[in-house]
Amino acid sequence: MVCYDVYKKNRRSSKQVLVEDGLREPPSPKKVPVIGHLHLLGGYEVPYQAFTSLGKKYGNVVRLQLGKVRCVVVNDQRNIREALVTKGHHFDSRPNFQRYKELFSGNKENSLAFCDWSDTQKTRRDMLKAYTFPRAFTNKFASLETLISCGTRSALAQVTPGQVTDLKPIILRGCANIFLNHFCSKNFDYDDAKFAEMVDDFDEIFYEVNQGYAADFLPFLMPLLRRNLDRMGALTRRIRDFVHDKVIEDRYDVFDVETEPSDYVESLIKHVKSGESTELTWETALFALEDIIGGHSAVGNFLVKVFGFLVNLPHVQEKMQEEIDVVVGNREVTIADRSAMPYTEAVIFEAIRLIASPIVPRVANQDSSIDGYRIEQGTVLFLNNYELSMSEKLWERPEEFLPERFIKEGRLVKPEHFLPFGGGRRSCMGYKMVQLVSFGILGGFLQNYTVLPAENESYKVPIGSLALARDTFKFNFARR
Ligand code: HEM
Repeated sequence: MVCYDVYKKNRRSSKQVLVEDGLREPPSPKKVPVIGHLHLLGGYEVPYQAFTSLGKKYGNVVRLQLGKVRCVVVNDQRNIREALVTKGHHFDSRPNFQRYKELFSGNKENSLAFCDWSDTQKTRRDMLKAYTFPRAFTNKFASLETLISCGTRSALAQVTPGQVTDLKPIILRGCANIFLNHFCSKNFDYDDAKFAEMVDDFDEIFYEVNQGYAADFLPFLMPLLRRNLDRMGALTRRIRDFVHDKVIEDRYDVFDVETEPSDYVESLIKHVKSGESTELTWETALFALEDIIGGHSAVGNFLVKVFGFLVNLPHVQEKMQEEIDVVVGNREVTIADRSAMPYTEAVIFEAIRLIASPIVPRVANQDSSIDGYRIEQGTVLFLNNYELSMSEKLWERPEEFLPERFIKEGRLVKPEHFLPFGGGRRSCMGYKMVQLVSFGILGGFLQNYTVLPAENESYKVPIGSLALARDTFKFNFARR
């Protein structure tokens, strides 16, 4: 009987895999009309948990039809690496969701994160590297170190100890000034109304791009998002006005192409004015600039979530403070202290792990395969890094906040299966900024304050996305 069952199973799977080129078809659950498999993603705290369940049932590569969109879910570190790295050049496009198009003036190619791979994207990434990955002991690194210390100092000055503090606007404005100084040599007062409005606008857009909507897969639902999208359109236009009036001003006209650029704005201007490449127009360059300024929302939202974890973890705060006291003492924490403060660094990794923000979906730009399964050109790939961050097979007590898991023999260690920033040619351009800015701000806050709960506030940190709602956690800060 057992033998017959095995025989039946093998026959079924060999029938399923027979295709001309020897590649197997990925297994797929039964689908329903119109929505396909969309219903299978409901009922989970994070949609990526559904991918883990599907993986357990059907295997590491599962084909799904989500409304009109052909998709594949990829589970397991080896297969995810195959998609990101070994065959990264087969899977370097992004989905063609109508929403992305509308958020970027009718053309998703204007976006750094949602465009397909192209020479323009390569140019944009190459130009950015010097600013987002400044090397230690260079002038850019030294200047960023000063900016992060200044930004942290001004954020700290906004906190009144013993009073309930709405931290999000404080942190967001602090991060925005660090970014605007670093990339554009601009600084704004915390109370500058136009600056505050720009920060809020970016935050609202950040929240929006981090949402998943059924309309991405069922375009006939788009009218339901119309009001929302019109609002986003208005916000992006207002940001563009801010960038023109307050950030660029007359710099495009006055910049002399014979001189060395002093910041990212001038690098872009030089590139466009000198005609180094025809593919990057000034219009495209402005979108790239806005995208990168908008990176401050990612760091700011992330940091508020870190405080949301820490407020319930007094022992973690104590360990961070102990480390700060031993390594830094009474002087200011700076990003140069990172190498001597693995615990604080590990807190940042642990928060990133638990938040489990997904890898931005990829799209196959050609027929290809993963783990011997056929992937057709145009298929959207969901790379399940939630599983890589939360699997019991990969982590001990994965649900718990345990920064120590990232420390071996007193040094910070990043396990190979930890891929919160994706990988390959479309990997995150901002991860170093995340690590540096978060370290500086967290270090500065914990050096000066202990984070305490505000009355009647509950602190369940939402996972599966970096974004937090606008009105979010309030805290009490007690002076140390
Ligand atoms: C904790 C915060 C952040 C997390 C978890 C995160 C994570 C990610 C992930 C998973 C991707 C997709 C990678 C892939 O497809 O392989 C990505 C792309 C990207 N990230 Fe981040 N990111 C963060 C913050 C930032 C910041 C602060 C910036 C800007 C300074 C930034 C800029 C970008 C850009 C430009 C891309 C698109 C790259 C491309 O498609 O070529 N990110 N990020």
